[in-house]
Amino acid sequence: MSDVRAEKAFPVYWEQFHRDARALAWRLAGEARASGGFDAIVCVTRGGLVPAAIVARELDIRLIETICVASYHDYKSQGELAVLKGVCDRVANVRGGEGAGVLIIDDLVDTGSTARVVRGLLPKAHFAAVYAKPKGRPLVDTFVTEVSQDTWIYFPWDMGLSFQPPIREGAAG
Ligand SMILES: O=P(O)(O)OC[C@H]1O[C@H](OP(=O)(O)OP(=O)(O)O)[C@H](O)[C@@H]1O
Ligand code: HPA
Ligand SMILES: [Mg+2]
Repeated sequence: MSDVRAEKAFPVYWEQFHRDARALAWRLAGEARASGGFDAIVCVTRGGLVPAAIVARELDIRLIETICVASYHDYKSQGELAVLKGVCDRVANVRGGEGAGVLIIDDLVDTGSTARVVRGLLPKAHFAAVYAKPKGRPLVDTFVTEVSQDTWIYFPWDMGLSFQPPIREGAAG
């Protein structure tokens, strides 16, 4: 297991995530015009499910598949990567296979390990993520925002409202 050691926090609220996923869709619409469009989306579960839903709506893509990958077993700690489910033949064989005409979507690329494995399965696909850290950036074709490697992104589905102590009580510390 490798320890990510992220020190800075980048909390993302639902509204911001929706805006950033829409910004990703705008960029992908430009890519689609240049490359002949996307026939299918493959979302990398579980984090890719939410941006995939938003992008699919914006680009009017109806053929959606999952690739199920798990690696961060404990909070901020990455273990061995396991592909729990690959893509079905219908999607794997779009436009002659190997991912041609397929858009892969994940919420972020961090070390790039997940993207590397998924790209290996669909080498001709276009890989998109909402956020990217420097180590993962070379593995992603389109993204919206880059954060530093020592930043941990807190997604809205992982957070809840909780009491915050007033600043004068030492929270600014
Ligand atoms: O670039 P990497 O270092 O591989 O990290 C990025 C991956 O890690 C997270 O998924 P995770 O395996 O935690 O599963 P989840 O999507 O189910 O939360 C995230 O959603 C990306 O898929
Ligand atoms: O920064 C992150 N945030 C949430 N999940 C993650 N999985 C890898 N890196 C991250
Ligand atoms: Mg994931």
